[in-house]
Amino acid sequence: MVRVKVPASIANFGPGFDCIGTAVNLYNFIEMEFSDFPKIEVSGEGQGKISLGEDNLVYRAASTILKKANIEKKLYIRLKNEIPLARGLGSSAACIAGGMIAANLLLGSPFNKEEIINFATEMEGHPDNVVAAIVGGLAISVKVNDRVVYKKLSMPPSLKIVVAIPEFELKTERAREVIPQKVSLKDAVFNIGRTALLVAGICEGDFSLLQVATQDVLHQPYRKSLVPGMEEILEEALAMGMLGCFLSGAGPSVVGLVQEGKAKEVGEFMVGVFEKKGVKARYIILDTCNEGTSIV
Ligand SMILES: Nc1ncnc2c1ncn2[C@@H]1O[C@H](COP(=O)(O)OP(=O)(O)OP(=O)(O)O)[C@@H](O)[C@H]1O
Ligand SMILES: N[C@@H](CCO)C(=O)O
Repeated sequence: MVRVKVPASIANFGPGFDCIGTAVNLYNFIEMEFSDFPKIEVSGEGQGKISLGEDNLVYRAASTILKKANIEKKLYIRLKNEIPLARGLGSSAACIAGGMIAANLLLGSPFNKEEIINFATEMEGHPDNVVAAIVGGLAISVKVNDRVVYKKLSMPPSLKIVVAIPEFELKTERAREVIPQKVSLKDAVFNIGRTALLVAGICEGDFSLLQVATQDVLHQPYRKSLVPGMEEILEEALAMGMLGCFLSGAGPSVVGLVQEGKAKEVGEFMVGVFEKKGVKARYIILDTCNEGTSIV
């Protein structure tokens, strides 16, 4: 039997659409063993909603590894989930990364980390969440044909991440439908420059860059219609003392980067804006986590 702990992740970190994600200290726990028949148990987030059949995302991710290793066996999987579903916190990436890593361990690790990253990216469709979930830290990833080239940066520990989580779900599939396939040169330059600034700011611990370096025009303007309140939060972020503010993954959660001491006030502000728009929400205060998926 194997047991792994896989972190939530915040993708589209500022201007890094589909390329930059950070792991955070909120986790799903996956226990896996071989069984005579498929069996899944769920507790925590998604209990009563998540499929208990072979179409379950963790089961499918694990089966992909078994198939690639030419093993035909059934699995008994127990899930203890802290990551809310379809809120922009990388729940699907955690299932894919955790399911694949657990299955690989169960088989005696026939695949290395790079291969798992490539398989997980293929299943998720983009690397930003899965790479952060697997390696931890701030993960910068690009796809080069069928493989992923990535670099992990350590995040400054003093940076607090406040996440305002609306009660409603927004599936990534739906949130991708609203983004245009073509962008202007002006918008490309906007995000390229800010992405470079973001990486420099994180590497040198220069938080004064983050306000500009977390801006985006590639996905947020199109997704604002799906997330009532997001635009108002972004507009007030600087006045509220946030170092940076952006949509978490594909939404609907919104992230505020703050120095310790500001987190509660910023969380209450963001929840208040959502509530004024008639959206029930809560907030949590997270730390970045420099460790990715680990064996427990
Ligand atoms: N613990 C889980 N067990 C099984 N399936 C899950 C689990 N968590 C998420 N899923 C599946 O993943 C879907 C959510 O994935 P989706 O990509 O839409 O959102 P997300 O990964 O939470 O957000 P984002 O990609 O924006 O960070 C759920 O609807 C469900 O099908
Ligand atoms: N980069 C992805 C993250 C969510 O999976 C998106 O914005 O669609």
